[in-house]
Amino acid sequence: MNLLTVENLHARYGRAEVLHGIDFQVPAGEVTVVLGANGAGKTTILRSICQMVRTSGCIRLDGRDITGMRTDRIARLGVAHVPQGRGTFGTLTVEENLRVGGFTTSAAITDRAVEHWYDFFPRLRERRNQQAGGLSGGEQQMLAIARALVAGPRLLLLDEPSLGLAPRITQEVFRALGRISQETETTILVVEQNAHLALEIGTSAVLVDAGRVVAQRPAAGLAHDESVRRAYLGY
Ligand SMILES: Nc1ncnc2c1ncn2[C@@H]1O[C@H](COP(=O)(O)OP(=O)(O)OP(=O)(O)O)[C@@H](O)[C@H]1O
Repeated sequence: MNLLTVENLHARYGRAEVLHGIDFQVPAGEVTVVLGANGAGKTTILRSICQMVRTSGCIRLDGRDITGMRTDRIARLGVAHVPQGRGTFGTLTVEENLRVGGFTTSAAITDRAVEHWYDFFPRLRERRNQQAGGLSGGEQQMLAIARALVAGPRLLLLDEPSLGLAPRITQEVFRALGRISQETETTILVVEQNAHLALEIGTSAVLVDAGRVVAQRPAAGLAHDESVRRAYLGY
C-alpha cells in the first residue's frame, strides 16, 4: 500500500516552473530515497508535499487529496518535514526544541513522546538544558529528527540529513533512521547526496533529473547499476 502518491506534479517559483509533471509513490512503512544532481528539484519535491511552493497536480496522503491544503493542516495530518539545514532553534534549549515538535498534540502526549525520543537519542537527554545552537552538527541533526518525530508523524520528510556531517556521524544518522523505520510505523522519504548509505536503508529510489522523474526503482542492486551509478551516485 502507498501512503503517498504524487501524480502529474508541477511546481514553480514565481514564473519559473522547476517540476514538470512528476509521478511517484511512497510505500507505507518503508524508506524511499530521492536521488538526483544539484538543482534537479529534490528539495522542491519535499516542499511541494508540504505545500510550501506553488503546485498543481495531485498529491494524496493515504488516499486523501492534500494538494492546495495549508501547510499547518498537512502537518496535523501527520507529515513532518526536516528541512535542509535542520531548522532547529539555536537559542532554545534541546528540550524546548523538542516541545515545539509537539505543537499538534496535547501536553501529556508530548511529555511521553519527548521521553521516548530521549531514550532513543540518549545524547539529547544529556544535553536537554543546553542551547541547541551549541550542539555539534550531528547532535543538531538528531535533534531535528527527534523534534519531527515528537508529533508521531506518519510521513517523515528529510532533506539531506548528512549535509555538513563527517562520514562517521552520517553513518550514525542513517543507522538511527534505519532503526526508526524498523521500530516505528513511520514512513520516510529522504533526499540524500550520500546515496550509498541512503540506499542501504531504502527500499526504493526515485531518480530525478531536471525537474522530471526518470524512474522509480527498487533500491536493492541500484548501487551496482553502472549507468545509475554514474548519473546519480557520483562515483
Ligand atoms: N526560492 C527559489 N526561487 C527561485 N528558484 C528556486 C528557489 N529554490 C530553488 N530554485 C530553483 O529550482 C530548481 C530546483 O531546486 P531544488 O533546490 O529543488 O533542487 P535540488 O535537487 O534540491 O538541489 P540541491 O541538491 O542543490 O539542493 C533549481 O534550478 C533552483 O535554482
